[in-house]
Amino acid sequence: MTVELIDLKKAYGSKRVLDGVSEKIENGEFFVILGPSGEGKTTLLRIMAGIERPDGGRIFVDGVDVTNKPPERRNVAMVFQNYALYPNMTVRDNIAFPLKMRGVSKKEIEERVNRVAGLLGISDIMDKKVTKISGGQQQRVAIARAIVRNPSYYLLDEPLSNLDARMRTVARGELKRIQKELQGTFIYVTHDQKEALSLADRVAVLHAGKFEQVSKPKELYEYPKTKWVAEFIGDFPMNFIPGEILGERCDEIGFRPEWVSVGKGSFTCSVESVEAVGDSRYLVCVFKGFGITIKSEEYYDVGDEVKFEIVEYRKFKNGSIHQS
Ligand SMILES: Nc1ncnc2c1ncn2[C@@H]1O[C@H](COP(=O)(O)OP(=O)(O)OP(=O)(O)O)[C@@H](O)[C@H]1O
Repeated sequence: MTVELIDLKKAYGSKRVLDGVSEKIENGEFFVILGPSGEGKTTLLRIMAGIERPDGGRIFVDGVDVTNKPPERRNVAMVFQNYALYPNMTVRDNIAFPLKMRGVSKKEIEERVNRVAGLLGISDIMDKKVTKISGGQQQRVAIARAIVRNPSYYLLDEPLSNLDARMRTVARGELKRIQKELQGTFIYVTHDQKEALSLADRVAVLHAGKFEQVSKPKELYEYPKTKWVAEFIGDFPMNFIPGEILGERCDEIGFRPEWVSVGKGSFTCSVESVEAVGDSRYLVCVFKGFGITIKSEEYYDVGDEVKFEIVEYRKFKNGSIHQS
């Protein structure tokens, strides 16, 4: 199913949360909406689900205007941060519940529940109470319950945030596999950029009520459209220094910490602090009065003078990327 958002707007009182969100999400796409806390990600997802009404704009699903349809007429599956499973029921009954509510026959319920249990790898815990299984298993049960209805598209609001870091990595891989098998259109909200960049076919960065950039993960990292995105994406923000330092006629140039060669070169910076990540070191330095971070394979200490060269960079004008 394609999901088309056209100029969606939403305010709460005088607070404008969405200020013209537009994008077409393709059939079978894993589309991730990324943004800091409070930017309106959940609001946007609730509007897509039909739980919340937009003040303006329209939503089309496979070309059909669903803007005024209630959730139950959209055939949409939602998985939230808190899974809201029924605690007194077994895993099997939790998954079967939405089908029972729709009056699906017993035989079909059994077939469909067993099929999604297999898909999610939870066949062996079907008769346990949901309070007696782990957080990771609960998360899978919630997903199973959402997909058992064969929805047209899936809305997921930080569904992995209750899991610890290691479990989250495993669950991400599983989610991606499930999405591929279902060939479903997944619209996924997170504030965790690692999650976004590893799951998404495309990432939409929500900022100031709009999608500031919609790109493939690699492009988002390498060619951020604005300075805001450049500083938001990455373990370290992109470095910015005046263009004239490199003889460029633009306001600023931006470069990632790894877009440098360290040890020799025409520039020198002094090390203020060092952060070790894996077997690399990130040197937080002062360069011509500007704070920059550069990645080094060699050891340096606070106070060292380091020679370096900027080997790759982007040009920015008025806060936006300027390619020419
Ligand atoms: N029902 C509501 N009434 C009033 N204000 C609201 C309501 N729902 C959300 N807001 C406000 O709208 C803004 C966006 O909230 P939303 O939950 O959509 O952000 P978010 O990006 O999902 O944040 P988080 O990542 O923290 O969940 C916030 O400032 C929030 O306080």
